[in-house]
Amino acid sequence: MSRVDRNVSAAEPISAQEARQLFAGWKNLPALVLAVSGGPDSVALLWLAARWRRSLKKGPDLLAVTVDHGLRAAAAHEAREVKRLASALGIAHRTLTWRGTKPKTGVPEAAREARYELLARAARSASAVAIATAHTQDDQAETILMRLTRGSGLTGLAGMAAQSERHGVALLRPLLDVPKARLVATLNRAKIAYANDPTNHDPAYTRSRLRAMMPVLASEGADAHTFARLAMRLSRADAALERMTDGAERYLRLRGGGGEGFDAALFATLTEEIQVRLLRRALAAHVSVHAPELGQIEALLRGMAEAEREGRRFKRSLGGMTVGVEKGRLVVRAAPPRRTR
Ligand SMILES: Nc1ncnc2c1ncn2[C@@H]1O[C@H](COP(=O)(O)OP(=O)(O)OP(=O)(O)O)[C@@H](O)[C@H]1O
Repeated sequence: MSRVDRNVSAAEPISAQEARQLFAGWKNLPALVLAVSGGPDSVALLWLAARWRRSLKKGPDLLAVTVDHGLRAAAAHEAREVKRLASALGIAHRTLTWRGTKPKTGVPEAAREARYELLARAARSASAVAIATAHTQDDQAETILMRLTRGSGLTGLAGMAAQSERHGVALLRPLLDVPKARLVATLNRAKIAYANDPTNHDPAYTRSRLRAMMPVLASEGADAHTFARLAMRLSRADAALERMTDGAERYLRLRGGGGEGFDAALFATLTEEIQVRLLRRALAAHVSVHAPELGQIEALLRGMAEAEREGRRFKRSLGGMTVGVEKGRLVVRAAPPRRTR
């Protein structure tokens, strides 16, 4: 996907020409869901996408979807405002409600998970193969900062991808290189109103606290653009390592003989980073709920090396899986169901 020209002043509205570049990959899609919360970024996405679509004879059917998480009283009103704007712009709109039980802690994570599931369901029922969100360069910077504070590895520090997949539907982030200020400028120029979510500034949330630190970091040179550049470089390195992992997988299959799992002695000759990635892949092929954390995979590998040094058998369970060395082979398989009395 093409990038927005960075020489344009930070608060310049997005031109029709730039939007054509940003949405170029959408032209041949049959239908597309736009995830619109009612905040400035996604309202700008809606407005820009509608202007772009009007300029084409043929293009995707656009469906704007707003998820009401049932967490704020103002959300229903905001969803109605998005519907009103979408209808004025000639775009179909649906509001979906999160009806599941709300957890006591980790509400933002649970809301996000529910939101993506609802968006994917809306996409499938509209025969859309993709969902577009309005994540900006500022969101990318906050995500990386958040992952830094958690000690993420290279894959996490590579930030959000412009294209990925959720629940079997493509997830597109066309505005990932666009500063939020330019989206706000776009709406101001077009005289389009938008909602302000007060939870964005609520210090009870980690993301809000980190967001408040951004101006200080920017004054030291670590602005959103710097974070985006870091993300680009790390995602390049990550892609290279993934390619090497493909090679290592082929090598283990060719040299390590057939059968279940990998030859444990050959596996031990690989670099730790590649071992981590191979194990992550093997686990991801089975783990249905949450992918194991990097630290858990690292601990598993340490345990395996220790068992090997001490000549012990090795078997551990992780996320409903067992990882063990059996007859010289490293095997990952689903843990047997727990016996109930
Ligand atoms: N209630 C919503 N309804 C529809 N789309 C939404 C909603 N909330 C967020 N989105 C979409 O997701 C994008 C990111 O929003 P936000 O930064 O608030 O998400 P988040 O909770 O931080 O999680 P993540 O960034 O992982 O999606 C928005 O630009 C918008 O496209």
